[in-house]
Amino acid sequence: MKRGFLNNKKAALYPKGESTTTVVVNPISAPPSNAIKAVAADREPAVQVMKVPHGKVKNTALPAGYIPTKPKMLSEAEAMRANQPAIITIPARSAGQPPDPDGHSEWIVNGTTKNKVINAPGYPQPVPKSPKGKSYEIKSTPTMGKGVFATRDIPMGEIIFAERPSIVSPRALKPISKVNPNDYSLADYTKILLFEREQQLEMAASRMEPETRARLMALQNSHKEDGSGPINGIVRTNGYQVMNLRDGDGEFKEGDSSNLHYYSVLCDVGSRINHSCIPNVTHAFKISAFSMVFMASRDIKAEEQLFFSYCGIHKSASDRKAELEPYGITQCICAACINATPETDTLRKTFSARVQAYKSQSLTWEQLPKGRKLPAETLDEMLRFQKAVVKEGLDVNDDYWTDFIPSLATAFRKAGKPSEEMMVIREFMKWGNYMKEKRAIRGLA
Ligand SMILES: C[S@@+](CC[C@H](N)C(=O)[O-])C[C@H]1O[C@@H](n2cnc3c(N)ncnc32)[C@H](O)[C@@H]1O
Repeated sequence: MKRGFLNNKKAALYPKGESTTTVVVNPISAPPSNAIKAVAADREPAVQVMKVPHGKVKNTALPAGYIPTKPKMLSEAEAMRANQPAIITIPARSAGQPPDPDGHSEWIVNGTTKNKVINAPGYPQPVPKSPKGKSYEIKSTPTMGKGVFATRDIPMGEIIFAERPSIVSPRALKPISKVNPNDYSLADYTKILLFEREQQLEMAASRMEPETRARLMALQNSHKEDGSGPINGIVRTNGYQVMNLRDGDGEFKEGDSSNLHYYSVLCDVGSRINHSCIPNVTHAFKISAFSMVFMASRDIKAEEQLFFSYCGIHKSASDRKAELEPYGITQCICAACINATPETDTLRKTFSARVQAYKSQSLTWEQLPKGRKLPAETLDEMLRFQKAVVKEGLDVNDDYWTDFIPSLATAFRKAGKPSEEMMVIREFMKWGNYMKEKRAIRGLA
């Protein structure tokens, strides 16, 4: 990514000081516990940040002795010089100009990260569209509140809808006042950081059009009694963590899940997608359009409900249940949870290791001497695994499943079954195109 935003051509497109609020971050000397970690030096040296706590935070009262202050506002130029996080409207809104037809986001962002977006090739692109027009509707469900439903058959890989988020905020909690973590217990310090995050979010929301704010405030909040604050509760209930929008200079790597550097994206329609451990929707953040793109991760039939997984799907039913509790989901009623057995738990927990094992075995199969066939039991075992994975709904995991399909093609070839190999290759083309599309949206292709 390019550096030197203030000196480049795009800086001129982004008027200095325009609708920008900066919250001053106070450097803190020492962490109160190892739950509070120093972020990479390329973000902000000496600033301590904290992972957003998972689940409920019990202590709801602000600690005695903490005096809330109104965050100070800096101009954008000052913020850039100090490399402080600012609240910006993106794409920029110039006075007297009509709003962007795809809407605007309020983004609590570190200066250098903002540069990554505005310097992205093609920025600001329009929000991508579904190829066949509006393909979803929001309806009430019997047990999950509102939900999003397909209004037509949608093939795997196709864009269902895309939207510009209302608020994008850092995953990590940072102090914005001169609070010293050493003066507080971890629980109290957590409360303060949550309170100060709410202050930032309130500043961001106060810049929105009234209708956008009203839609945001109407979203579900499963963190009402834990002191998260009304907007932060909504962000914690509905926000998507995006992996290609991150602070620091390091490039995004598939599988990197350290969430201190990432951002949480709050959508409007996307926030109405309910959870299932057998999801049919995946998402990718398109940096150049500053938008979240929702795609079918399997073929979806008209009237089917869209589902995203709020928990890790490679986990046992009881571990998934524990991850879902903060969302107020006490019992997931998806088929995987209802029909969970020790065998399905094992399948889920060992899924990625088995896929990887087949992948490395397939390399050795390539070395089989001419005339030697793969033992029939090996192929049968793979086919049993494939059948179990499809039944369990795990064939949606693109990061792993795409690794299995070529291994299976190799197994068929080495077992002397060329027509079955061709069928698998055709399947792989479908998955491969889908992965390519997703990587292109993320700007990685
Ligand atoms: C991101 S919102 C999804 C949209 C939400 N149903 C609404 O009406 O706005 C998340 C909330 O939806 C509900 N929810 C989502 N998936 C659910 C499920 N599988 N079972 C029960 N409730 C669910 C929970 O209340 C959860 O906190």
